[in-house]
Amino acid sequence: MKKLFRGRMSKLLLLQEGGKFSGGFDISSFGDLHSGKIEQPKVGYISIDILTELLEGATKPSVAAIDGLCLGGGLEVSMACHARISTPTAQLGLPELQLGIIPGFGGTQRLPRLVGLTKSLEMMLLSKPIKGEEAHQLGLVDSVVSPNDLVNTARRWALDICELRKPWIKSLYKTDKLEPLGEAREILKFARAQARKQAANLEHPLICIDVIEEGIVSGPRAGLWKEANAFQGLLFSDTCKSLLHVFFSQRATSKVPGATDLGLMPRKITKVAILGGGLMGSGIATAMILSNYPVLLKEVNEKFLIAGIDRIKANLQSRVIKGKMTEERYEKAMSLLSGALGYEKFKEVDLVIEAVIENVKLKQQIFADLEKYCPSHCILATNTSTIDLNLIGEKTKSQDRIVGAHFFSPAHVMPLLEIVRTQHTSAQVVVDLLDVGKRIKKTPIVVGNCTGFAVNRMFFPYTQSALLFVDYGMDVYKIDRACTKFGMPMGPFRLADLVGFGVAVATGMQYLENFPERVYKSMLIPIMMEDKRAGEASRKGFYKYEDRRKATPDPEIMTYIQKSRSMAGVTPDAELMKLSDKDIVEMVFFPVINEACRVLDEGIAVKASDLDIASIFGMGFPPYRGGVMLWGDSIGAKYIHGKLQEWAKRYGSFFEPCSYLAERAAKGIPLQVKSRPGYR
Ligand SMILES: C[C@@H](O)CC(=O)SCCNC(=O)CCNC(=O)[C@H](O)C(C)(C)COP(=O)(O)OP(=O)(O)OC[C@H]1O[C@@H](n2cnc3c(N)ncnc32)[C@H](O)[C@@H]1OP(=O)(O)O
Repeated sequence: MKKLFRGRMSKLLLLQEGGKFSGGFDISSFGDLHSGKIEQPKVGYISIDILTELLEGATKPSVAAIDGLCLGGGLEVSMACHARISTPTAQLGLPELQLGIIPGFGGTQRLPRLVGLTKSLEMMLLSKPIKGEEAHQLGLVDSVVSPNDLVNTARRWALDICELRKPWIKSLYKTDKLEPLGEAREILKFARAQARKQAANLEHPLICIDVIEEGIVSGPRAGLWKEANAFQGLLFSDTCKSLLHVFFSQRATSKVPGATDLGLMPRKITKVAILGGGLMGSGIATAMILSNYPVLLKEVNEKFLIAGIDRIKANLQSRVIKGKMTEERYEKAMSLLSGALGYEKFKEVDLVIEAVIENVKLKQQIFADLEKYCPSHCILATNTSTIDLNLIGEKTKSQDRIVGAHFFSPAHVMPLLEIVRTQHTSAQVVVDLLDVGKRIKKTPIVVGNCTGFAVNRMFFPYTQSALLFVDYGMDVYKIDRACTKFGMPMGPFRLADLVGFGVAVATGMQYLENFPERVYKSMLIPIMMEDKRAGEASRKGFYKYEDRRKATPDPEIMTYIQKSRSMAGVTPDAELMKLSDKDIVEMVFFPVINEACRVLDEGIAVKASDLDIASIFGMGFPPYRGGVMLWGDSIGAKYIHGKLQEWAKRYGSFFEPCSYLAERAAKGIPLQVKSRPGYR
């Protein structure tokens, strides 16, 4: 920076290295701030704040040459330069709100002055980057050139500023892009209303809007000061700590002891076969062809095959209608799909994913056939959600290449992929499937082989505890409302309607068989099924569905609830009627945390943070709470253990705390563990 003031220097260029200008400030340092390892700097004393001020106020012009990613601090420093030159495909954005903070280093003040208030609010509140082309149209960058011309153009631009052929612009003081005050206030009012609607539990979007408004109403320097203070406060918020935990935990799921630490390279998967074109199989096939994998879809007859292909077409067409895909890209994706009624073409495939009905004998026969018709290196994966993989592979000698690839419905949309390894699955197969998971843009977690694996097993108590409390007198809709207010996409009863009562009963049977001591045997769903109430698909479940998917509470369910209560032989507990939403959330989620502890203790999951990611990406647990285990730690093992013990005494062994939780409660140590020895 000293050179900025030396006579010899005429201009300053900011350049990128290796195609990534900047992913922003090093957020791993935030953890050091949270832990106190680094002392919190005073507001305005952060060197980068000073840098942006020095850059913009320098007596020499600075020009940013941008290619690749230009995010967060990278864009903030670029906006403090006197001009920006970009390539057409560069990505420019301020994604800080995804981390529970707001843009710093003047980002909240300069972006509105370069692109206008409306566009800057969209970019910051949605953490949505724009490409170089659009940035040029908006005025965020001054010119767009090819990568080969980038540095020379930036160099010439700086020279032109020096020689007064180009304007010397300090974006902090620009006003031409800002809307008139009255209009700006309306825009900000609308942005606040949207932020409250879309993220009712989050404060930082509203704080971001306040900071932007301060700069518009009181001037950019006042805005800078408000931004610096707000940033520091948010940096130490629980939301920021949770979202940072999620950011790094999501990336850590692909680090699997005993698999990715052996120096194995993923093998190339050139052709994938999917068995079964139903809801899951067609979704998986869609995900694969969207990531340019050629897919062979096998069904048992022409009718089912055509139905499966039509489902894939519908999945892709819906993306075209939403503008997420061009017709041309649709045609290319469909060209990757071929059908089969037999195994003749299976000798060319490298990965098979079986997605047929949950029938053990059928799956066993399929895997015996696959062993016969597929090449010996071919990965034999099953999308089963509950059946033991060792049972599925019982009729084969290929246990080393049998693995679970458990997708979540809809498979081409839901981000999580559970990779289930048995004690026989080879590390190479795990490495291969992790690579496929990354290529199809899934977040993979590697888990051990048990009923329900990790996600379904952790969340089985979500519905179980809710059903128990309804038998003891609680209101179905009050429980659902408390869970959605907590941040879940839907409560346990709306979820049961969506999944369908048939699946709920089948899953319940699996758990009863494997974990009899902790299944609450509610009769409510079976009673409702007798009356053809089977959930959303039958237009009646815990809710009624008169117009399309709108769920409306249905008073008729009281009849079934009373019958269920009398069959359970329980009388309503007056205490439960007085419960607050917080109490309800605890009674529904503490059993989930208890089961997550068991999943961890049995080595089904390698680390607690994997279960946090599984809960968020598999069940929609609110990311700003960090996931079930981090949230549990924010409450404390001792409190959770005490409540579970209290409920176990009143309502039965379903709530009995596990030994892992009891140990942590007794010793006062957190639920999070760094890693555990291998898999079961
Ligand atoms: C005052 C504030 O305004 C200043 C700031 O800038 S706050 C930070 C703002 N920046 C962001 O929020 C960007 C966060 N990163 C991302 O969104 C993505 O990583 C990416 C789009 C930059 C790149 O995505 P991708 O190509 O998919 O690569 P990964 O996400 O897997 O990341 C690769 C490794 O880099 C690590 N990493 C990424 N960004 C940061 C960062 N800002 N600080 C520290 N480390 C970062 C990431 O953890 C990966 O590490 P690994 O060890 O390889 O897993």
